[in-house]
Amino acid sequence: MKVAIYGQYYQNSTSPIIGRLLQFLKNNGVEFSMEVVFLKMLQDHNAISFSIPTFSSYSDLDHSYDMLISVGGDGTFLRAATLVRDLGIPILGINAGRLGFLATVQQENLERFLQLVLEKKHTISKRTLLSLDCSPEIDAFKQLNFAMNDVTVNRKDTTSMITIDTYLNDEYLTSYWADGLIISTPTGSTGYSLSCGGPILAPTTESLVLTPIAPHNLNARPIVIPDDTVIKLKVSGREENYLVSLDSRISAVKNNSTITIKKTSFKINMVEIPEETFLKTLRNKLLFGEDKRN
Ligand SMILES: NC(=O)c1ccc[n+]([C@@H]2O[C@H](COP(=O)([O-])OP(=O)(O)OC[C@H]3O[C@@H](n4cnc5c(N)ncnc54)[C@H](O)[C@@H]3O)[C@@H](O)[C@H]2O)c1
Ligand SMILES: Nc1ncnc2c1ncn2[C@@H]1O[C@H](COP(=O)(O)OP(=O)(O)OP(=O)(O)O)[C@@H](O)[C@H]1O
Repeated sequence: MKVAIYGQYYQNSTSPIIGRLLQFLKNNGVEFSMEVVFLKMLQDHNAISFSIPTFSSYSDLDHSYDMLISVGGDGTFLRAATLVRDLGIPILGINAGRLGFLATVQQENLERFLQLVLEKKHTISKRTLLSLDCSPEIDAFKQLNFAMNDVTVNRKDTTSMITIDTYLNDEYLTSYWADGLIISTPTGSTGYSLSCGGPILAPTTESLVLTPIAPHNLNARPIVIPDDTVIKLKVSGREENYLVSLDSRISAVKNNSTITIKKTSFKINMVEIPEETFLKTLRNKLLFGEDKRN
């Protein structure tokens, strides 16, 4: 077995997690390499004293890897997906962050869950992604134009709302007058979309959600659409630019550019541990349905 290890941050808690992870991998004869910037951070903090093979980007990864382990929170997991892209390498998240909705392995279960993975007692949850094409092109997203959670458009440098003309498969839906619009995958439905009143979708639902951000129309509601829908947006507003985001990445875009959003041809394979199912995570981390009276 061969795994790639990725993280974005170093904190005091990183050392013990990495120490336990590497010890487990070594004890079980698992080959591993580490993302080069993360390794440098660990070495600078004397958390690692031996040499480890490194990788730095998507082009250094290939099908010889059985898994990528992301050490951090949800933001780190989302970034890990940008390293794996269409390679199909399953991603397992060890939660060193706060919520860790996507990073399902809690530190107290680290060795036990890794053992389950080693024994192939895990399942793979295939996650739909969204791609974005813009005319004219957005430089910041040229190399990497997909999102695992959501694509959003948002107002920029103004308190004034933007108008978002929205077409589904070239048929006019509406013009949202709002702070913005979120186009969410089932994975992203528990992120920003949820905060704006969107529904929770089970991860493998073949749907997308359009959730307006603070629309000034009582009748603009989140809508669930089939995931093979091609979504076209044209944004206008008082300022020259508005913002477009893909998960954690963001860029300014000129008004009246046309944005096309659709499902990508590939999916991200998320490692799911039988004990940490989506429903369990909903209850444990988002306190779904919790009621003091019961
Ligand atoms: N008001 C909001 O809720 C809000 C605002 C902006 C972005 N976001 C979300 O944050 C994501 C980017 O993450 P970041 O780390 O760069 O931002 P961040 O650091 O602001 O973290 C956002 C929070 O959302 C949680 N989160 C992210 N993806 C999730 C998911 N699929 N299910 C449940 N919770 C999730 C994270 O754990 C974190 O607590 C975006 O894709 C968007 O979904 C949420
Ligand atoms: N490798 C790491 N080691 C220790 N702590 C980390 C590591 N990665 C992330 N963290 C902690 O988690 C915080 C958030 O990390 P990240 O951006 O990955 O997640 P997030 O999107 O904010 O979501 P979450 O709410 O799950 O933490 C960091 O600021 C840091 O405190």
